[in-house]
Amino acid sequence: MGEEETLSSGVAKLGTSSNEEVETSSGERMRVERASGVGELRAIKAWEELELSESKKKQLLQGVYGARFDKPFMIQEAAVPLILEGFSAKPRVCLLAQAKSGSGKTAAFVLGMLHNVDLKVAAPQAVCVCPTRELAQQNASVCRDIGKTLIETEGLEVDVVVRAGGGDRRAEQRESRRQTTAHVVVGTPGKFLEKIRLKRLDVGRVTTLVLDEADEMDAKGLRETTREIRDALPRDLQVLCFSATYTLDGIRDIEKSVFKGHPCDKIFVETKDDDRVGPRDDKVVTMVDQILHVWVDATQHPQGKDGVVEDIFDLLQAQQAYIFVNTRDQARNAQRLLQSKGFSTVVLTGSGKSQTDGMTADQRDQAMADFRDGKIKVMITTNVLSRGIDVTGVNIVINYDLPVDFETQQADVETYVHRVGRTGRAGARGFAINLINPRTADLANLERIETYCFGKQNPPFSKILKLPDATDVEAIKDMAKKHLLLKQQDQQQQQQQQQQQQPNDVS
Ligand SMILES: Nc1ncnc2c1ncn2[C@@H]1O[C@H](COP(=O)(O)OP(=O)(O)OP(=O)(O)O)[C@@H](O)[C@H]1O
Repeated sequence: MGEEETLSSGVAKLGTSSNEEVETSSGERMRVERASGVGELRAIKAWEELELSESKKKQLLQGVYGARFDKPFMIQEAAVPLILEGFSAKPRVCLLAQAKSGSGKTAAFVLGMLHNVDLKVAAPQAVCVCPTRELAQQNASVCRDIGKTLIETEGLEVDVVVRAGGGDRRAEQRESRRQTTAHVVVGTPGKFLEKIRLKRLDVGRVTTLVLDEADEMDAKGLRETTREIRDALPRDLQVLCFSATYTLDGIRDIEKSVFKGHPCDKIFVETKDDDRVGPRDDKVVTMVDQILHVWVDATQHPQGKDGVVEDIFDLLQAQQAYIFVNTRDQARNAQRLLQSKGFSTVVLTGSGKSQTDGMTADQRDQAMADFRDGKIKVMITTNVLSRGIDVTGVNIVINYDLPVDFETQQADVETYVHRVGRTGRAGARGFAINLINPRTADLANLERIETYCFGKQNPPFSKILKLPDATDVEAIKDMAKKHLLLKQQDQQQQQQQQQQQQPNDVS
């Protein structure tokens, strides 16, 4: 597709075949596979180009502009038109979309859900299932932001179904028994299923199901619950699956068990550096390219990993940072140690079966609020916050432990992609530091991560840079500062461009 065609036609015509590869002006590429038998493929360059229904057009446009989304991001350009068109097709067309972390997938499916619901029908019609309570709350908040005018003027209702706060059993039962009638319902799988079983969530009118972090929702642990929810919903359903990572087996599985034979469109967005768009070997992985990845041999530091973290703590709290560990105990230990040195951190881990095993819902909410407000700059967490969470001030991620599959102890490459994707969001720059113990399987795991994320490199680790020495604190700080300084230059450049454009706009 030529640039001229995009500019002259206004609406970019991506192609009419069932499998198109598209390169955009930003250098990213997108492969779109259309469901067979459907029409021309369209991508929008401005929100006004969306074919929104007259009854919601004004309110939804106010919603996106109110959220300060001046133009659609790339995944939104392609995904939103496909969702709108697929919803009105017969049978409904599902969508499986893959785009890098922080690229705006949430607004794409939120716009779809808000457009799809009929506000005259007082029953749940769009259901969004997310792997964690924090992500469900965040997605509900995006629904309320973009749906602000619809809420205020048309009576749109958005509800969240997650475990009750307070941690007591009565509150939990009250939450389960509460009747949910909102048009859009966002929540976690366990709570959804419980409400469906208790008939406190009438799913008979549901027409849209979103699986955010769809590969995780269909993975061991959540798969059975996800399928039970899907099976409880009406057959003619538009299912929208979004994630930065999939395996090819996972995609096949979703097509069979979640789309259940419905036609489906697929979008794969990759980064500038990749030599192929779409699945690589058995995985579909896409990596944010504004993140600088480094590793340091922590055994060289007399106090090991703790010593490295302690030495660079001022760098971490210069803006905001995550420290990822692999277990709840490690999270608590790391916090204890850092607090004993006078550093302020917050911990967020999963909830256990009892109150002593893990954090209560209230504690988790408080921890998340403190971090979002910027009151506390450093969050120590497990994989519970590895996916989807969007906190704009974060620009450093530390993998205190590399993510591993607990059964095989091999690198969990998808989780690496999601963890580091908590930074470098919406085009910003990020810095990821991996603390390595070369006497363990860490080096082999790092190589696996590198190979999957960046393709085969020679020599290895050329994309995940080795820092000179764990005791050379200044080298770490310098590298981070230089890289993150570029972020400010990017912003200044953008501001200058906007200022240059303004006089023309006025004229
Ligand atoms: N069109 C837009 N213009 C400006 N900012 C946007 C736009 N769309 C989304 N954003 C912002 O980009 C950031 C990342 O978006 P979002 O959280 O949807 O990413 P994501 O692709 O879902 O990431 P993840 O894979 O981590 O879940 C958010 O802060 C969001 O507000």
